[in-house]
Amino acid sequence: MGLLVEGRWHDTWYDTKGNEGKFKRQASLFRNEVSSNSEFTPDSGRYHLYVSLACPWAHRTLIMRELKGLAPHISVSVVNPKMREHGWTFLPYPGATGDMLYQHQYMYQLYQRVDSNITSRVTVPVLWDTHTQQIVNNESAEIIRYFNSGFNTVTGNEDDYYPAALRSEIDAVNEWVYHDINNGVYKAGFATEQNAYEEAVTQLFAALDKVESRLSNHAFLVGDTFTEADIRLFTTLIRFDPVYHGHFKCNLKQIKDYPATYDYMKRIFRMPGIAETVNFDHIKTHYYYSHTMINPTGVVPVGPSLSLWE
Ligand SMILES: N[C@@H](CCC(=O)N[C@@H](CS)C(=O)NCC(=O)O)C(=O)O
Repeated sequence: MGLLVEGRWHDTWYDTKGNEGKFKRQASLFRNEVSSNSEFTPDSGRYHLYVSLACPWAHRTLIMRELKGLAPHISVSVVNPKMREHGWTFLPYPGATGDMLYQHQYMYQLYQRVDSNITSRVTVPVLWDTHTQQIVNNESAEIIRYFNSGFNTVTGNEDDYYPAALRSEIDAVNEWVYHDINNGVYKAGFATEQNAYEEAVTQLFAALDKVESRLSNHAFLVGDTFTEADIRLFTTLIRFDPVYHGHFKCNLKQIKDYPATYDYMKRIFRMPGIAETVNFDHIKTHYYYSHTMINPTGVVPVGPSLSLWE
């Protein structure tokens, strides 16, 4: 785990000192839009997606790519789930692809390629433009919006996971789901002081209770329509029992203790194209092996049983 400072890689853990032991996520640096009015116009074969199958943020983009029929138009490189002193790497690992475009060894070399003096964390997902050879966007919340509607002229797929009529409700749900659940598990797991951890866990389970009561009355988060809000929640839920419950100490309950939420998670998992985007080996190996500050031995637990998915 590390970051680039003025173009040079430094192997350092997140700094929580001076912030009462709280983890604070940094804003993503590359925020360009893909649209016919932008420098980055929609096109088949022009863009490439760099992901980790372990990462819940990258997972959103893989799901949207599947649902919108973008797989033939946007190719993908998958990093090695083991992330230590060099950050994300392209070293061989089952299910990883290597860097399909440049054969880099390390993900940070891709960021250096854009700017040899860059100061940035080196995160996935990255949407890469092969024409201008630069990062278009590395913020998953934005990438999924461009995948949702920016490429309709290329794919002919008009399915809409952010429909105009539901936008304000989707935005409202995304807001608390992001702070209390998606990022909430990280706030609990990366906290370095007791109070910071307890605050995050309390907020997290209050939000999961809220999800459970919503899903007891409706099929999806925003009424009965499957939207991006569900995609964004799903990628955290699917990692919860295998990783966040143990590794991030989010252990008041498991998702399987929430009947409506558990049923909802399984329903989404079984939608066409979704199961293929879930790789439990990458998920468990990444978190337990990479976060040596939380799990110094790097030993990956055998359980829980995932027989449910077979
Ligand atoms: N805001 C970003 C966050 C992406 C992110 O934090 N990805 C993690 C993997 S789950 C990462 O690459 N972390 C490496 C680091 O922080 O150095 C997004 O949603 O796209």
